[in-house]
Amino acid sequence: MKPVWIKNAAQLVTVAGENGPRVREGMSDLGLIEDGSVWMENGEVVAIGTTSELEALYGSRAHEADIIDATGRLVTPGLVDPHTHVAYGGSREREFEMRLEGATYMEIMNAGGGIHATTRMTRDASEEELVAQTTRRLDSFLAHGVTTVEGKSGYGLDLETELKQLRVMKRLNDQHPIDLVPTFMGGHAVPQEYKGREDEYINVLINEMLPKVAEEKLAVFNDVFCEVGVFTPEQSERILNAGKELGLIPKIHADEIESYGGAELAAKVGAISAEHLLKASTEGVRLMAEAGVIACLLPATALYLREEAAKGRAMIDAGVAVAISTDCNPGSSPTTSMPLVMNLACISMRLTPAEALVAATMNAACAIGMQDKVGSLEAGKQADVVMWNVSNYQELQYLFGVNHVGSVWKKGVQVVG
Ligand SMILES: N=CN[C@@H](CCC(=O)O)C(=O)O
Ligand SMILES: [Zn+2]
Repeated sequence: MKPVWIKNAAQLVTVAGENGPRVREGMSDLGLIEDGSVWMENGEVVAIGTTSELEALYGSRAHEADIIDATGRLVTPGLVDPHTHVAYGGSREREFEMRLEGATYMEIMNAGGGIHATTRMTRDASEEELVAQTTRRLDSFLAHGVTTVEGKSGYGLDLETELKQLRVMKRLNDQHPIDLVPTFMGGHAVPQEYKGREDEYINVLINEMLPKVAEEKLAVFNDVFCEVGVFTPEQSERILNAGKELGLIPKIHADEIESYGGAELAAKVGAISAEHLLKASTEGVRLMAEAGVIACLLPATALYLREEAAKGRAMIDAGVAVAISTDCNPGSSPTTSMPLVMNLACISMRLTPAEALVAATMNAACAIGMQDKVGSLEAGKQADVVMWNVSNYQELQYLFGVNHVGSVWKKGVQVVG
């Protein structure tokens, strides 16, 4: 594989430095280099600096490399999406219309739609069909500058289909350029066949699903939808602790629709991240900051459900490390656009353009335990790089709703542009 030398970038955002969750002012530290240059080789970043610094180091090997002239362009790490439900069957556009006509998200779900509708379509889909549908979504992620994606099961809600979703993600992690990091989410909903027998379902999840998932090493994380009418904080805690005993790291969909003690529970069980948090209490946010739980905020979901976004600004000011994500799923956020999510993080949660970029790179990588490989451009990390058709990071957030991706490299191989 030929080395790649990107040179003359108007701005090179490295996000280099502290290789852990960034908080407060750390969320504004972009490690910015003007007239920047990156040398990548064997899938890794080998050197970063100004173009003249890299000329001095690598000028004599220039003839070996693919040289990319980034004059007038912004170059950043590949974006990381730390929360998706990407491996699902079918679609739910009729529910979109129903919500515009006045139905709420939970009303639709309680009537057998929502997660239950996608569960039926995912159960019905063959593994090959799921691979094909998920591949299209991953291709779209890549086209939007996203090179690492977390993906949850949770549209099976029975052992066979949960395993099918996780195996599809495992296959795609091997086949597709994107790194796909798997999460088990048998705790996404109580399946309809267990209505009124919630604790029986939880027993199946704990005694049959989790052990099998752990035995086959099909997931890194264990997530649960802690919400009024779905799983109580007590049930969620049982599910998360059972996963922990098997080595699965807790994550939690918390305080999305109602304030329900989800942020507090995230701190109590030592979750790596808590998701949504639209209605998180001030005390819950304080406890998350204290326990080092990353807030994974999903402003596209809030917009799509026409809800007020999470209080991202206040969370950063309270010392919480904030990450952002598409929440790509067929109901509340059918998008693969992390650039749009960065725009919305600024517009609806008052993150600064720099904070939104750190939330979509380093902090997102930390939310899925991938910070040793991705999330910043530093020697020894994966050569996951995006060259944008804008000249600075503020412009990237300012020109909103547009895909500014020019080229993308994954592990040093050009995959877009
Ligand atoms: N809120 C729960 N789960 C997903 C939505 C799932 C669906 O509607 O299919 C979310 O994170 O938004
Ligand atoms: Zn989700």
